[in-house]
Amino acid sequence: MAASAFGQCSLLPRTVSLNPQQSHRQLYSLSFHRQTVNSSLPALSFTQSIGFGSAIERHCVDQNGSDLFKTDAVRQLNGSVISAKGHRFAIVVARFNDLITKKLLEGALETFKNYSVREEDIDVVWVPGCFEIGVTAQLLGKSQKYHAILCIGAVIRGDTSHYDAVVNAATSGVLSAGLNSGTPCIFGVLTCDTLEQAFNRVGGKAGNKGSETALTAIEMASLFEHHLKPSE
Ligand SMILES: Nc1c(NC[C@H](O)[C@H](O)[C@H](O)CO)[nH]c(=O)[nH]c1=O
Ligand SMILES: CC(=O)[C@@H](O)COP(=O)(O)O
Repeated sequence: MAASAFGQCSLLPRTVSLNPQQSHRQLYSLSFHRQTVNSSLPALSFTQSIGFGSAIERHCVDQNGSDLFKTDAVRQLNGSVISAKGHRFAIVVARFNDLITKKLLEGALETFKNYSVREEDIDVVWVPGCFEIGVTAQLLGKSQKYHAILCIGAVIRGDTSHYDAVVNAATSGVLSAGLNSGTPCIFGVLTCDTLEQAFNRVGGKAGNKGSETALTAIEMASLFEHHLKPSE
């Protein structure tokens, strides 16, 4: 539930008689109340669109992003993960901890292959460590040659605060690269307390995070290409 200065805010179904054109919609009235709400209810978030009339339509999603209802009027933009054929990707990989990063790279390449990305549409760029990923991804993103950049690395905690410095640099570097270049830059950097945690994430108990982030790259490439590309 969204909290407000007035207490809890909730959407309550309003009993209205719908005409046939409205039958696919539900109207909600907005009410504020202070009493404790049943915590077993799904939390709602909503966006509000005000049309030409005075009616306010609300599109509700639960905590997991699932639709509680859909209306024909709300445009939903999704990236497709059916096939990535024709999309070009760069993978920036840190050599530091390469026992781990090579396996992340393998996972990513396997996923790209499974989703029909052609080998000639993938460039792999090696950098010394995670600290160097951001600047490299930004340059690749700005080149406009790729639909998405996948950033792969592994930071494993040592004795000093060096870990935090490298993690922060990698995280903000990848974020800035995406924001500054307009090309989706995907965060495939493991941040682990132990080598065991890292091995579990490159094909062990916790799957292969390289494969997972490749799928994110495919989805974002499709979303940008089909829906969000700036008009020329
Ligand atoms: N400790 C880790 C590093 N450190 C190296 C830095 O990323 C960087 O290459 C160096 O400071 C020169 O600028 N890199 C990782 O990828 N993982 C680590 O655990
Ligand atoms: C990123 C790290 O924590 C590691 O490579 C550095 O180890 P240390 O903190 O022991 O110098």
